[in-house]
Amino acid sequence: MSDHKESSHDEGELSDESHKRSNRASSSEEAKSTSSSKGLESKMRESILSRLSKRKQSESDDDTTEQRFSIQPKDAQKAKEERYREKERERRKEREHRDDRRGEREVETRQKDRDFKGRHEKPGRDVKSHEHRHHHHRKHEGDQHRRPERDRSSDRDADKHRRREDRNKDRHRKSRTPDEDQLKGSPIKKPRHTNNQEEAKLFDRGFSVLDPNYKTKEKEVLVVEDVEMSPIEILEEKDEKEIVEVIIDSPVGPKKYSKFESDPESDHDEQGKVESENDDEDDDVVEVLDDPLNSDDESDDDKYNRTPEDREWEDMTEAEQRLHREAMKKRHAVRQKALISQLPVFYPGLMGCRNIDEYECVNRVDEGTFGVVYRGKDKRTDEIVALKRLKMEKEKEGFPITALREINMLLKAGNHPNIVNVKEILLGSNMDKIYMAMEFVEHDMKSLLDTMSRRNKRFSIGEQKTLMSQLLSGIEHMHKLWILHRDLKTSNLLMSHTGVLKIADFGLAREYGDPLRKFTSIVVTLWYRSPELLLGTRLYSTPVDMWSVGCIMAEFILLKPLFPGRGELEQIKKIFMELGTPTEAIWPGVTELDGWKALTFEKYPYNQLRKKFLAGRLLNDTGFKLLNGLLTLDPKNRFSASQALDHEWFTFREEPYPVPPEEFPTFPAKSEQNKAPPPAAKPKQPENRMAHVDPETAKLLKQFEVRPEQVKPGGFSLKFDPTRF
Ligand SMILES: Nc1ncnc2c1ncn2[C@@H]1O[C@H](COP(=O)(O)OP(=O)(O)OP(=O)(O)O)[C@@H](O)[C@H]1O
Repeated sequence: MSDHKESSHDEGELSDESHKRSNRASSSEEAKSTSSSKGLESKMRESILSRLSKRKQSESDDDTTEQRFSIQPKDAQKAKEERYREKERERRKEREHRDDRRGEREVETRQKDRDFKGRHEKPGRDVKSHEHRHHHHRKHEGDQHRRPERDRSSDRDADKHRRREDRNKDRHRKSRTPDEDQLKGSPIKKPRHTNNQEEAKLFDRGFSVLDPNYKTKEKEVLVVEDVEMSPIEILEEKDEKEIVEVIIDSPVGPKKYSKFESDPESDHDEQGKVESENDDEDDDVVEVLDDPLNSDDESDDDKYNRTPEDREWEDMTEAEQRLHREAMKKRHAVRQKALISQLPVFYPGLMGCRNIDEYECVNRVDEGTFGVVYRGKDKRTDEIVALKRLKMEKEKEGFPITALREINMLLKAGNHPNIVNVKEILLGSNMDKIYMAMEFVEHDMKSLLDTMSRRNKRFSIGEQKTLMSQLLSGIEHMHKLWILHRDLKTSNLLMSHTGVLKIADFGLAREYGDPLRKFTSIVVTLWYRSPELLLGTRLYSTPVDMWSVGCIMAEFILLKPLFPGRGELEQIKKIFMELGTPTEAIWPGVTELDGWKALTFEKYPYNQLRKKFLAGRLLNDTGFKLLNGLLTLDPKNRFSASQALDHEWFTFREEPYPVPPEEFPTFPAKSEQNKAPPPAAKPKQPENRMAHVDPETAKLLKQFEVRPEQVKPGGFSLKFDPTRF
């Protein structure tokens, strides 16, 4: 810094002096010329000199700053360089003197360090452990400014000794030709050049984070081209990358993707842990370990690739500083390449997913439009899960959007007790299949309703209330998260052995917003599709789900679909037949819908549904009001999930009250077998057989103590109806 000030000052003075000199010269010339004869020659000289003098003056007035910091005349530059070299020589002498006294102690320290290194390095792990140590080393570089002065001075001492050794080696190297140096990767010698302004910029920065392992290279002189990137920036960049490298160096490889994997990598982790602990305990030991100057097989490249200590950095010319920066950049790039080449091929978004091999397939549950569902067992925990294989073959252009949506929506909404919970996403063995592991729920509502219907059983009103309140609370949660399910139907509702209903299959789910965006109207399975969708609206929202909920409520009661249309036209007709053909008064805006304009509908009387449910005593008046609120033609007037949940049908003002889920009857689950047993496969009930045997035969059989099933056709025939068994 003082150098810089001095030189600036000198240069300033120099320019002033030259200016004065030129002024003096011009005035003396002027005097001469007036006193002498007025010859042509002297006149010309006079005018030339006066013009030169004027120009010099104006240059000195306008460009003072530029002169002060611009490239200096050769002599000044040489003088400065000479001063620098002189200083260097003095410093060197001083160092040598001190180093001699410390040499012996340093040799001892180095020996100890080598012993330590030998103890801690495992054969075959050299590259990784070096990287690991290097990481810590860089970490310490970053932390160095916080370290106590005592530590830094001991670093400096060790460093001085290294430099002394290095100088000896330099002496041997003197006889080498420049070509040899280049072959060894040493920098090409270029004319020395300094730029004081840039130097000033650099000196203003703090260099407290620089590596103490730098060895000065008095012999090399380089050109500074870019002073904007300081060594600090380079170090910061390195630090960031190295942290990433350590993360990548985790137990994730081409074969195993499990975070639970126990493989040889864990051994590596242990090693890292030991080193890291050591680092915490003793920073110095690690730094010495990492110091290649202590190694016998030190190469020239290594020497050039040191980060200089802050003090040394200040002493360096800009050219040397630039050399260091470049060397560090190169070293960093080479190391990056080497590390990258060691990495397994992986797909970033899927990295960290476990492999499907972690599960054992128990049985296939079902196959839907978008995937096959299996019952699987986690090999580690024995936990039973549902594994849905997302169909990839249907998607020609990458990952299926439906699968992505399903994963996203379920991850977003799946933390509700009435929405199926996704546990994890798994990869197939060849990474070409994606599985979703979900909590296993024993029944799907559709199969359950079919079974009940076959057995002529019904859900009680209390059970219906419980089912509906569970369904509505899952939907309320979903809608609050701005998610539309768009495929609510009984086969997408699951029920556990403990009577908990769960909404599944988010394959068509979408996030909606305010204002609404146009979506396709071809959503929701036909029987559960709302009239506005059937009439072609593309601006729809949560009421489409609420219509499906109305259809599901009716199905819970009827045990069969309410509107089982065979096509879109039949579907809308069925709805209008039950609820009445809408008018602008009932449903404002209906006549604007494309479907309405394209078709002509018969005028059906308003709401026949009441008759069906009330007259059939399937629902009481309160219950019907809820159903009616859900199956309202005008989507704007349709109940929302929250409105429905607040409905008096669910309150404890009227009996029967909702049944606690755990009191629900249990059913054999189809999903726990390969297929649900057909009705004909029911166990035979011999005691019933007597009922179909005529009284005479029965008496006879009783006398002979023979049961009807023991009687074989032949001797005599028994009259009974085989279709009942
Ligand atoms: N978590 C689960 N636990 C148990 N069984 C499940 C689970 N998820 C789905 N299933 C079963 O798999 C069937 C198909 O699942 P899902 O509806 O998610 O697939 P899909 O291909 O989207 O079907 P869809 O054709 O209805 O759209 C369900 O009807 C149900 O029987």
